[in-house]
Amino acid sequence: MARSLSLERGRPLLAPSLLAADPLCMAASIDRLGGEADALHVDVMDGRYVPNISYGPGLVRALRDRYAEAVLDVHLMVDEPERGIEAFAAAGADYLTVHVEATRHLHRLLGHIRELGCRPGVTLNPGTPVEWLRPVVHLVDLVLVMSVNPGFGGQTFLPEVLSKVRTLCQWRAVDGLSFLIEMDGGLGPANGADVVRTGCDILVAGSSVFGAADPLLALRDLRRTAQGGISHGRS
Ligand SMILES: O=C(CO)[C@H](O)[C@H](O)COP(=O)(O)O
Ligand SMILES: [Fe+2]
Repeated sequence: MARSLSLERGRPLLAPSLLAADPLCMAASIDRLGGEADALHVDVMDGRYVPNISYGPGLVRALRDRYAEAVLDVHLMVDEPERGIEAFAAAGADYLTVHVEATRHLHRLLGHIRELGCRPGVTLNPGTPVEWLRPVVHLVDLVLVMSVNPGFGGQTFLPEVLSKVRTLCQWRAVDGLSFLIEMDGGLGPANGADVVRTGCDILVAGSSVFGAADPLLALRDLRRTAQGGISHGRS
């Protein structure tokens, strides 16, 4: 069974979303980050759970072959994710995150992801109550809070989801858990500090990194802003 790579809490972590990279120059886009990304975020869309279609296990395999040391953070926006997890695990995914709305057997599915050697993650749409996650937080290594409706990059951040992060931080403290809290959608230097201050560990950023003239400078800029969220009183 494959051993998955992991991320450590303690400083803001950045996961650029490849959705915003030029699909014809994916490796060149990643290389421009100079190895400074903490993880590569791979958005898998099936045209059913979300209206868009993006990648499959083939991209994950190609990334793993080329970037052996990279943490591959795979966000499955697919219906019935239980049908695809084995292929993504075999391809070399580290974190495999499924939508709570997309499966009828979430508890079993998260256990299966771990059995496959990956780190289970769970996520929820902006319109889904965070309480849906309460029965499974002890099973996951990562909770992804969507700050846009899934399916497309380049959307506007929805600040109302920050209250979910506060709730997750409370559950983590009360239960003595250590899952990472990740946020995805519409993130950049304008909101990075707020998101970290609220309690997020990982920021996913697509357009604000790969849409910039210099993605490495944009990544560094986001890191600087995100670190500002810690020095302003995050516990
Ligand atoms: O899951 C996603 C969309 O469903 C993407 O990860 C997200 O939208 C990142 O892109 P951007 O930073 O451009 O909003
Ligand atoms: Fe994503």
